[in-house]
Amino acid sequence: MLSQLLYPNLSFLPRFLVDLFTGFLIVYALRLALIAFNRSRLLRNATTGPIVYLSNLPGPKSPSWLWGSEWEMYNTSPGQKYMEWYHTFGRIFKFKGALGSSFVTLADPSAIHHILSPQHCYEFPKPEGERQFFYTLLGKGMIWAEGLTHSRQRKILGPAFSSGALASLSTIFFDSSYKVVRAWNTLFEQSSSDSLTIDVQRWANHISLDTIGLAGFSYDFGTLDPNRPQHPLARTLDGFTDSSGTHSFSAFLVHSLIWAFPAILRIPSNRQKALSKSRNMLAEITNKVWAERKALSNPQGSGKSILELLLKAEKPGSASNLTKEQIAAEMMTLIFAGYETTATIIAWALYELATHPEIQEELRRQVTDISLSDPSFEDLHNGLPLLSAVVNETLRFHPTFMQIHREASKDSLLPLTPLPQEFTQTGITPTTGTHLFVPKGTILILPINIMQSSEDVWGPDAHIWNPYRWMDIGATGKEANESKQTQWRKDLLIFSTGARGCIGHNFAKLEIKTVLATLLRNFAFAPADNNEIEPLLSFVVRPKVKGEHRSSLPLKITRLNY
Ligand code: HEM
Repeated sequence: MLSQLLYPNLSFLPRFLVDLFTGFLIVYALRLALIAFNRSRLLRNATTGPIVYLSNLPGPKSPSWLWGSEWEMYNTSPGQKYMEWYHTFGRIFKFKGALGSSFVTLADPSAIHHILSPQHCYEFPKPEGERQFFYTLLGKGMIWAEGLTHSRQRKILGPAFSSGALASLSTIFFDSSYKVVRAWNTLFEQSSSDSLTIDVQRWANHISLDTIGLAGFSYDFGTLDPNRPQHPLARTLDGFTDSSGTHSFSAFLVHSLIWAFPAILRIPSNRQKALSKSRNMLAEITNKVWAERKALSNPQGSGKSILELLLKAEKPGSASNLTKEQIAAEMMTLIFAGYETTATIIAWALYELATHPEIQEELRRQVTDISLSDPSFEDLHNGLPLLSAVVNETLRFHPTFMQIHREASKDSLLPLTPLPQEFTQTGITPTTGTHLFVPKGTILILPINIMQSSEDVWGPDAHIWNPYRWMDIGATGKEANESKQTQWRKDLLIFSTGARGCIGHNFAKLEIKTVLATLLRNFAFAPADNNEIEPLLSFVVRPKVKGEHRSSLPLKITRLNY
């Protein structure tokens, strides 16, 4: 009856087809009505002023129907386009990706805080493409999981990253640092020169991989032992993430198409091969470590190490009860997440100290004066303000990732920060409105580089690496405690925040501080001759020599004689 009313001229079609089609139409119309109802309820209940809609947002014109702005972004310095668009369009803008995908960039503290807050973080999961990437490489570990599965996994491993647990790891951090000191001393002994040019990025990678292996799983990758051949995992991970190499175009394809077409990871390509090779190797190592640890029926330890917590979680009847597959995924996730991230910050910090010799000297004085022996855990954790400032400033100035991606899992209203008067004078077009409406499915970009280098937040010297911004250098001089005025800025976005923030951030900071303190007590760093360093976007942002394709950081190193 209804079908005859709707389309009377289709009587030649079989009746059941017409009815089927009508059924579809009704379901579709009901769905639209439900969406419209929920949407209007959301907007009506909002205790807000004006609402901004995506259609009102400014943004760059898409240069290509196929790639959107992806190719442009891929071929400029990491994060450069975000900064340009921020200066042109303001703190909230939209742009097109490949195959018509679109992104909304939010350089707005209130919106970011809302998305990452414990109350709302699971309403804004990682986009499907990103989850697919983590699943393919690491399995169903914490970095892939969402909702209850995620919070359960996080609860199991939380104690391994408490300050008590970290205190017991500091000897491992020192051991790795001293292995480098010994290896470099051997290089000096074999050479007649007073100074050597050494690729610091490569050594930082070794420190980071060995440390996470030993601290997390009592497994020695042995990359700091000059007599052992390079560990195949280090080679594979470097090859996989150092995307400027042979995988360059396939890396771009995956990088740009993954949002609209997550299944791209299953199509055979160099990138896909590198991904499976890394995954197989990680799986092989984690299985081996697991089997060895389980064979020791009663491993000695604090009960809070990553390995012990995972062993406990596997026990049948334990509250957490993880499967063997989940445990392997967790181990792979921690190695992957902790390896290159920490290594690049160590490398960038040494680069900045090399190019700021007066700060290097002052920091060396601080870490040497404190005692004849190494700084204690307490010194590293809470003391040594210039060391903390150098690490914080490097994390601010050299963000490891340019952005955090999230997707609205339902229609949402994001609160916006009211713009103070002075911000409107810096050429930024303010987006007027107290809330932004984002429909379900919108991919959101939280731009770490804008948040950490905006002059509006960090002042006119935001583009300069200046660790003293983290300290009170007023009346009490440079050695004083960190300034109260800068407290709020410590919410760097580089580790994200909240229930999904980096679980390893204190681990990373302590490791970086230990390595810097130890190396500065033994060596002096200067830029290598004729080498201009620039950022290279791979999985993280690494240093590279201008004109070269692969990541490296050659620095001139001199031995100190105390
Ligand atoms: C400088 C070093 C590091 C940086 C900049 C960093 C940054 C981040 C960021 C931004 C996230 C959030 C990603 C997102 O939600 O989209 C994250 C998550 C994570 N990080 Fe780190 N990380 C570092 C070191 C480490 C270390 C040393 C470990 C482990 C030992 C680690 C383990 C993890 C894990 C497991 C997650 C997932 C957490 C979750 O989803 O609940 N990270 N990291």
